[in-house]
Amino acid sequence: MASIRKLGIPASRLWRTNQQIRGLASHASNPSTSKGPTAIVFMNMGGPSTTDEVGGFLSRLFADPDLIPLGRLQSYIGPLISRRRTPKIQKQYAEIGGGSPIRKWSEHQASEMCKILDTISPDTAPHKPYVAFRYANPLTEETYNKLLADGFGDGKGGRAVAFTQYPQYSCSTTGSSLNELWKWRNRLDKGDANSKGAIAWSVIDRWPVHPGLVEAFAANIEKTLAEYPQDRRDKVVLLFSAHSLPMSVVNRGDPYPAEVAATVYAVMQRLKFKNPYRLVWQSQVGPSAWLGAQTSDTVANYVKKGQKELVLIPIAFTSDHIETLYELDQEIIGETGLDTVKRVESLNGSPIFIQALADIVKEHLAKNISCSPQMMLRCPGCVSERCLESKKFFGEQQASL
Ligand SMILES: C=CC1=C(C)c2cc3[nH]c(cc4nc(cc5[nH]c(cc1n2)c(C)c5CCC(=O)O)C(CCC(=O)O)=C4C)c(C)c3C=C
Ligand code: FES
Ligand SMILES: [Fe+2]
Repeated sequence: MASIRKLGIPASRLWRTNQQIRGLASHASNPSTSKGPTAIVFMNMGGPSTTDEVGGFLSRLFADPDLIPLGRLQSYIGPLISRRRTPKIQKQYAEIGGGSPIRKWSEHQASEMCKILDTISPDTAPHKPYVAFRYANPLTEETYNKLLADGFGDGKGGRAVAFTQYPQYSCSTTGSSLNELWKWRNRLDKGDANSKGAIAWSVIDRWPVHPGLVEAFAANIEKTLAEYPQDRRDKVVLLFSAHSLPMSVVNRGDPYPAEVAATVYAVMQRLKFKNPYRLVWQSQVGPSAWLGAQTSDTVANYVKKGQKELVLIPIAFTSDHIETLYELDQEIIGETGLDTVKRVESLNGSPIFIQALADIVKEHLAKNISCSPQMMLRCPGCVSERCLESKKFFGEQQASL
């Protein structure tokens, strides 16, 4: 080690070189120039894969102060509400085939994306896919342990990208996932004896108007519009539907509503504004005020007014989940009884989308930044120490990249 120090070569750099020799021999890129391996960690809320996992999923969700702040009573009220909601939500998951497909889709998207990245970004190859969920398996703690077991961090350094799978940033979604990642980094990844050699993290914190994302949405919308007779096609109303936010979160200054609107506008630009459209909000929970208009009311009102050709587009989530398969398909669309009310397929395995994911990561790695400047600005109404500390942490990662 002393001779290494004399040479002025950081241990993390040497580890990378070892990894390159061991891991890249079969890779098409030139191993001697690669900065890899690079871990790409998909961050999302997750969902229960089976109905047995619903209880645990809800209990973690209602215990999350970044999503549902219940103050000092969180550890008491959270479990009560989640236990009460479990049978109802279990029934909904049973109706959509027994569980959420989010794990299957996330693992598929991440591994396919890494294959593309190995080709288009040889400098940072090999790219290793990981999934870290906030409320369901694989949880962030489990994934962090897997990263350590795979040779990242824990004194050995290495680079990982936390890639949020929410295209639009909300402190209740991406913010919560990052606070959780920062928590496990502090608990699990202490570096070497000199506190060096922990994973160097960077964050892809939002991508609401990435051209690849816009193209993937637009292509799916065009596919659904093609199902209508040609002379009716331009009369179809497009309803972009996103998960709503409590007004308390909106008024705190959360960036999500503006970023969802930006996605919608970019998609409409790509579609040349051929159809009338609205952005509407779904899935509100509990008695407080939430951002509207609500998707369910909107569909019912338009149908009542004679507008029976409607296409619903889930715009703030990239794979199927209970809110597309149950709430949109079975409740909202099902209740109209009309085959002229349709839903656009979720991005799921769309090759255009997976290519977009790879392009987003490639662009991020080439910029060599720790996160977007926007991520460092806290909400005007934020009083959370977690936000303060985790943003500081991710901002300071720049030095170790
Ligand atoms: C971008 C998407 C989402 C935002 C923003 C969001 C904010 C948000 N959600 C709750 C409360 C609940 N959400 C629940 C489920 C759920 N939420 C999203 C997405 C967003 N939530 C999804 C995709 C899902 C379903 C997961 C699946 O696998 O299908 C639930 C649990 C279900 C229920 O009990 O009804 C709750 C509760 C709040 C309070 C909030 C903003 C602060
Ligand atoms: S709540 Fe938005 S930064 Fe803390
Ligand atoms: Fe939610």
